[in-house]
Amino acid sequence: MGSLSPVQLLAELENLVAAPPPDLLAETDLRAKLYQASKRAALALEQPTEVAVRLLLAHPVESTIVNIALRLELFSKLADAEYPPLSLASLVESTGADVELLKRILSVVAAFGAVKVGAGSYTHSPSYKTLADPAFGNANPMDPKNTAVQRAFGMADAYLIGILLQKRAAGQAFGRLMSTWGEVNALLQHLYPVENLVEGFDAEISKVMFVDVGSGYGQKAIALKQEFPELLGRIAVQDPAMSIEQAPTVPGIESQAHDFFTEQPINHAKVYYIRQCLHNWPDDACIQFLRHLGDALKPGYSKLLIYKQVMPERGASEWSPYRM
Ligand SMILES: C[S@@+](CC[C@H](N)C(=O)[O-])C[C@H]1O[C@@H](n2cnc3c(N)ncnc32)[C@H](O)[C@@H]1O
Repeated sequence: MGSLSPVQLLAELENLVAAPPPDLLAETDLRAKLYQASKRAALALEQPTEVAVRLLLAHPVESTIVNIALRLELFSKLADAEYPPLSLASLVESTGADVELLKRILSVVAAFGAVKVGAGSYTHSPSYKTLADPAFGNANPMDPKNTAVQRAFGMADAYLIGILLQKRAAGQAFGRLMSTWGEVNALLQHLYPVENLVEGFDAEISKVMFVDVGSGYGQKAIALKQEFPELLGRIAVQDPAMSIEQAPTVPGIESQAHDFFTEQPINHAKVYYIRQCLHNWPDDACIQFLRHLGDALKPGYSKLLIYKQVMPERGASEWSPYRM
């Protein structure tokens, strides 16, 4: 336990909780490390019953209550009126909710730190400010540079991927997630007769067989090459520069920095593959980057293969949104 006894450590932690130093709360590495360490410490101390309660009760209740609070616009109302704090009566009036129900909701959201409770009054908790943003509420986000993500990171005028890549650790975590999560899920070679591509390949037209556009670290093209070593021709994987530079070096796979909103640098390849990219963009942006791919195709020879999961309106499973 080092130089602090558990009792002293507890006192230090309680001081931190009561008044976190503002310079620590600013986006620093130390804050991120402390946050992660405190979560690991909680896991190290957790007892089996607490695990069951956390997973089976606390998480579902928390997300349900947050959803109810969002529907009542509780977070934005509290944030708007940060000072003076709002009374229960004024919240009843502005939300139209039943007083007893509202009291119960507020006590639960207060329990997990989303609002602060004074003497009969409530203020919002700064760490929940993203949920107070109207962009998080009812509006259907259509502008990819104006979503809850830009507000959460305080970075206007940047796309999600630009934000992630500027936050190096977040960008790397995203890249790792993409290259591990769903590693064996929905691979092209299990969905499409890849043998036809091998047969149809003509090196006279282009030496490039396969271009994986928006490839992440190239994980899916690598899996294809591993399973089909006989795949003739060059294989290129393309992602923005700061991402593709993290891609592993794999014989037979060429990494290329490319922004798919610009002209496709490889023309007349046999296959252009774009996997799990369209969902991040509104239709007009998808049309823009698909046009660039359309321009690169050789009519009658090249193929554009798009992989995208489509959520059925009815009958979606709880895994449907996550099948990467
Ligand atoms: C959800 S990941 C899918 C990765 C990979 N295709 C897969 O299925 O595992 C979306 C990818 O789009 C890439 N991306 C986002 N904006 C891009 C852009 N303007 N140009 C090229 N790639 C982009 C991201 O870097 C990321 O690798």
